[in-house]
Amino acid sequence: MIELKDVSYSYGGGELFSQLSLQLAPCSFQFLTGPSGAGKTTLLKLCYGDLRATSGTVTLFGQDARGIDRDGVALARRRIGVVHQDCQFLDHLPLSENVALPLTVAGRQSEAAGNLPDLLNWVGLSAQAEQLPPQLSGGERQRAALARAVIMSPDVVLADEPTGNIDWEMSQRLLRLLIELNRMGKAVLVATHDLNLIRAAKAQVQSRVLRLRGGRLQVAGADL
Ligand SMILES: Nc1ncnc2c1ncn2[C@@H]1O[C@H](COP(=O)(O)OP(=O)(O)OP(=O)(O)O)[C@@H](O)[C@H]1O
Repeated sequence: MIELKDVSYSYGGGELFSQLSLQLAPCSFQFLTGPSGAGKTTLLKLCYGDLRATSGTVTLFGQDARGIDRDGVALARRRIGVVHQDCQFLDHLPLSENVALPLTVAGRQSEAAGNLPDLLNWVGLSAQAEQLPPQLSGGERQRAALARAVIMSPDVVLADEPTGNIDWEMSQRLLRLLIELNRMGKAVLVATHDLNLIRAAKAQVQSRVLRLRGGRLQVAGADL
């Protein structure tokens, strides 16, 4: 569904990475790990069309990203749910409206009535539906961000350090949700430093661990 082939990226200085290839196929579950600053977030941004590769080919759902205009990228983005590292919300809107925002922006808010209660229940936030984002805990915010990322039923879910600021129990809960999404057929890519999370996942789901370091992407061994 998403493919990067021989991709290089530079923010203007030296190349952050080069000749990098990655495939996000249906039903795949992959982790992306590597030292801080290696380029994990940058790689995710290339996958959802937020950045354009300096060279190489990025294919989004069969289309070369270079040939897609802004509207085309917006359409492709609807098929990609992203949980951002900092999970920002509109603080003046209740959680339910924040989660439904992608539908609202797409002019499909009528669908929220059907989907939203089930989705909030799935992430365990039904009771918090009317709370404002500043009233939520870190784990609640992460689960809300995941709900918002999947409200459009994307084919691909990208999560950037989704368990960065939450305790182990909450990380496990979030992991279970990501595994459930994967079992529904979605391609899942999770950028994380959390090796314990990766180990816990490997016991539950067939997954691949990619390590980005020194501009190279390698498949990590079973030892991890
Ligand atoms: N907009 C930008 N302009 C210039 N340099 C940037 C920009 N965004 C990121 N960088 C640099 O690119 C490098 C990779 O950043 P990136 O956020 O992709 O790394 P990361 O592996 O996700 O790091 P972390 O694990 O700390 O989140 C870093 O050196 C960062 O400072």
